[in-house]
Amino acid sequence: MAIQKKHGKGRLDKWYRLAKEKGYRARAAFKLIQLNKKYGFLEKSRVLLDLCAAPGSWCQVAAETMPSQSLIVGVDLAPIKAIPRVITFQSDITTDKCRATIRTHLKHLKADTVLHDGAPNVGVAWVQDAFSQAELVLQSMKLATEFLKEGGTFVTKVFRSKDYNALLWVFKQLFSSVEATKPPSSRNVSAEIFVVCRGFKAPKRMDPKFLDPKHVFAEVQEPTPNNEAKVFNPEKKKRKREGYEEGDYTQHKEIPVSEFIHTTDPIAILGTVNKLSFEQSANGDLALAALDRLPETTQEVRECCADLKVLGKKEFRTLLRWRLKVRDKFGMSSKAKKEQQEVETNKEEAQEVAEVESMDDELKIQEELQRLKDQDSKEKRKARRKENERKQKEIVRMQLHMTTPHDIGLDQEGPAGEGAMFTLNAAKRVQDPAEITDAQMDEVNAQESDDSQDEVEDEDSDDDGDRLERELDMLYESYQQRREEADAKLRAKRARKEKETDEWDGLSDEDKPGDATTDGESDVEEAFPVRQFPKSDGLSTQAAMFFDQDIFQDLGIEDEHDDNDSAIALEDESSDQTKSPPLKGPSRENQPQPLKSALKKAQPAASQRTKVYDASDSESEPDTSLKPASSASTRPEDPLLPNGQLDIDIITAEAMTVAQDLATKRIKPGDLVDDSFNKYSFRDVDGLPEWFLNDETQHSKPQRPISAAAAAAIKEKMRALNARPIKKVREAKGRKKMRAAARLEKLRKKSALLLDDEGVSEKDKAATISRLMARAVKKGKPKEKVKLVVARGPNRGLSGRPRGVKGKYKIVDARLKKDVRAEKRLKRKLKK
Ligand SMILES: C[S@@+](CC[C@H](N)C(=O)[O-])C[C@H]1O[C@@H](n2cnc3c(N)ncnc32)[C@H](O)[C@@H]1O
Repeated sequence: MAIQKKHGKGRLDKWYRLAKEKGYRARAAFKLIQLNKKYGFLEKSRVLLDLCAAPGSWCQVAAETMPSQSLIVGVDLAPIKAIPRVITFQSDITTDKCRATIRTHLKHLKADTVLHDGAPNVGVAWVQDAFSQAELVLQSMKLATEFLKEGGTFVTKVFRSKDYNALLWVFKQLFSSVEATKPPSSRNVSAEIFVVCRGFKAPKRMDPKFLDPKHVFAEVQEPTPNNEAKVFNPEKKKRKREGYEEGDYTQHKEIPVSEFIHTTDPIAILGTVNKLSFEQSANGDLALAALDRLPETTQEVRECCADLKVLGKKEFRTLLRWRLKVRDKFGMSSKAKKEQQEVETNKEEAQEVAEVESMDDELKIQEELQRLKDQDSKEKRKARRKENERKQKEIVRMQLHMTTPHDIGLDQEGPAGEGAMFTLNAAKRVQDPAEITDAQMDEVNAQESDDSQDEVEDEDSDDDGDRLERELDMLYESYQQRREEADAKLRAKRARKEKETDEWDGLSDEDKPGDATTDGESDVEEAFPVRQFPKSDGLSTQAAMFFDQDIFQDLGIEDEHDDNDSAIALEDESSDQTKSPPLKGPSRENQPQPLKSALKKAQPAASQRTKVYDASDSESEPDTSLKPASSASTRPEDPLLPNGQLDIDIITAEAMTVAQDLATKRIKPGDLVDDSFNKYSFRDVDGLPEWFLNDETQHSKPQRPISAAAAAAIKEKMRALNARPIKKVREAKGRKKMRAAARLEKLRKKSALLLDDEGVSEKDKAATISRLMARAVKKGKPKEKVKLVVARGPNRGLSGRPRGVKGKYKIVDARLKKDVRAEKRLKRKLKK
C-alpha cells in the first residue's frame, strides 16, 4: 500500500483515531462496517474473499462480524500481517497464479461475498489512476464471477470517472441489484465510491467482452452516417433534426452522373447527394455524353437523377439497376472484369485488388436487392397465412353458429361482391352449413399445404415471435400482480372478473342437438356441435337463417307476438341465460358497459316514476295505468322492494340523462337498442393479448352525452347522501342514548327507595335526589380535558394560569414523565 502522510486534509480525522482506538489496522475498516450496517451481508456470509486486503482492516472486520468457523481469504500485493481466523497471502490479483492460489484455499467452496478495495498507484496522475483503478475493478470482478456463488455479494471501490458508467452497466448485467453508496467514513474530497452488487446471477455462459477492458472502456465511436437506411428506407423520416453532418455544410449537392457510375459506393452517393447531373462541363465530358445517349438512360432515370431527395425505395432501386446495366455495357462490371482478369498477367495484380473491391460493391448491391426481394415475399407469405388463419377462425365461428354463411361470402368477395350481405347467394348455393364449412375447410387446408413449405422457413421467426409474446405476457402478468398487491380495488376487479368467467358452465345437454354428433365425428364437433337449421315459421330458408342470427335473439319479437300489450322488458335475460351460451354479436352481454348500466338503471326508474312505453306503439301517449316491468322480466339478482318494485338507484349522470330523456319522451326505448349497435359492440377479442384488452377497455367505449340538469341532479343526490351520518356515528349516538336511559332508570329506582324511607326528612330527600341528578347529568357530559403545561421557559416557576391556556390545566415538570416511568421500573424490579 502506498505510504500516506498522516497529516493535512484532515487525515488524522476521527475515523483514524477511532481505528487506532479499536485496534483496526486502517481507518478503511469503518467503510466496511458502515457498508455492512446498510446492507448486512457479512453476518450472512460463511466464505469471504478479500481482494487487495493489505494492511488487513477489512479482514479484521469480517473476522469479527462473520459467524465463527467462517472461511476468510485475503490477498494483496503487499504482505499482510497475520490476522486470527483469516488466511492471507501475497499476490497480484490480475495474475493466474493468484487465481490458482485462491482456488487451493477455497477448495470446492464458493464465496458468499467478495470484497475489493484495491487502489493502484494512488495519486500519481488522476486520469491514469482512474483508468487503472477501473481496470483493477474489472479484474476483481472477473475473480468474483469465478468464485462467487449464485446470489452472492460483490463489494467494490470505484472512482467516479468516465468509466464509472461502463462499470455499472457491466455489474448490472451480472447482479440483480447494484447500488452505489459513499459511507460516511469515506472522505468527501475523495472521488471513491463503493458499489454493492447483490444477487449474483451466476450465468452459465458469459460474454468474454463483459470482462475485457478493451470492450468495456472502449470510447464510443462517432456513428457513420447510415446511408443504407436513407436509400433502402427513404420513406421513414427522421423525427429529430440533427443539423448538418460534420464537415459538410452545403444544402444542395450535385455531382456528374458519371461519378455515380464509377463510384464503388453508390449507396453513399444516393444517400448524400441531391442531384446527379447530365450537364456537360465547359471542356466536355465523354463519359457523360455516352451516358446521355444510352438507350438505358430512360426519361424515368433522368427524372430520378434530377432530385434524389424525393425518391422512394422503388426509384432508388431503378437507379441502382440502371447503374449495373451501364457498368455492364462499359465493361466495368465484376463479370466483365473477371473475364479480363483471366487473361491478364501478374502485373495486373494491383488492379485485381481494385476489382475485388468493386466486386464486393456489386455483390453488396445484389445482396441488398435480394434482401429486399426476400423481405417482400416474406411479407406476402405472412399476409397469406394470416388470411388463412382468419378464414379458419371464421369457419369455427360458423360451426358455433356465431355467424352465417353471408359473413364468409362478404369476407371473400368484399361488400360489393356476389356474396355481399343481403344477396344471400352464398346460402343459396350451399344447402347445409356443415357442407359449407367442409368445403371452406378443404380450401383452406389445400392452401395451407401450399404454404407449408414457406412456413417451415418462417418457423424460426415465428418461434421467436411466440417466445417474445409469451415473455411479454409473463411480464404483464407480474406487472398486474404487483399493481394488485398495492391496490385493493384492482384485486376486487380481478376477483369479479374470475367469478364472471367461472360462471358460464358451457353448453348444457339441452343445448346440444341430440343428433348433431355421431360416434365417428371429430372432437371439435363434439365440443362445438354444428347447429341445426332454424325453423322456417313460414319464412324462406334463407330468411329463417338470416333471422336466426344471434343479433335478432334479444329483441323480444316473440314476446311482442305473444302479448302485444306487454311492456318492453329490456332486462329480459332470464331466457338467454338458460337458452344459449354467450355468443358474439350485439347481444346484451356484448353491449358496452355504460349503456348496460344505463339500461339497467334508467328503464325501471323511468317506468316506476312516470311512464312505460308500449313496445308495439312507442309513439303512443304514455300509459300510466301500466305496471312497471313485471318481476318476471327482472333478473334474479335484481333487488326488489317490499312492494315488488325494483330497488334500483340511478347513480350516474349518464343514466340520469337517459332516464330524463326517456321520461320526457326525447328518446324511445327502441332508440336505446339501436344505439347499442355501435362499433364498440363488435369487438373481436380472439387472440388479443390481455394487456391490450385491458388498455383498450379503458378507452374503447362510447361517450354518451350528459345533460347539465342530470349532472346537477346527481350532484345534489350525492350531496344528500354524503350529508347522512355514517353507520358508525349512528351506532355511537345510539349507545350514548342507551347509556343515558340506563342512568335515568337507575336514578329513578334510587329516588323511589329514598322516598319510601321514612327515617329521612323531606328536605334531606330533596337534597339527595338533586345531588344524584346532578351527578347523573355530569356523568353524561364528556370530561373536560386537562391540558398539561410543561414548566419550561417562561412557565418555569410560574404560579397561576400560564399565558394562552384556556380551560383546565396542570403544570408539570419536564422530567416528571421520565421520573414516573423510572419509579415504576424500579418498583417492578424490586418486586422481582
Ligand atoms: C486501500 S488499500 C486496501 C485497504 C484494505 N481494504 C484494508 O482494509 O486494509 C488498497 C490495496 O490495494 C492493493 N493492490 C493494488 N493493486 C493490486 C493488485 N494488482 N493486486 C493485489 N493488490 C493490489 C494495494 O497494495 C493496497 O494495499
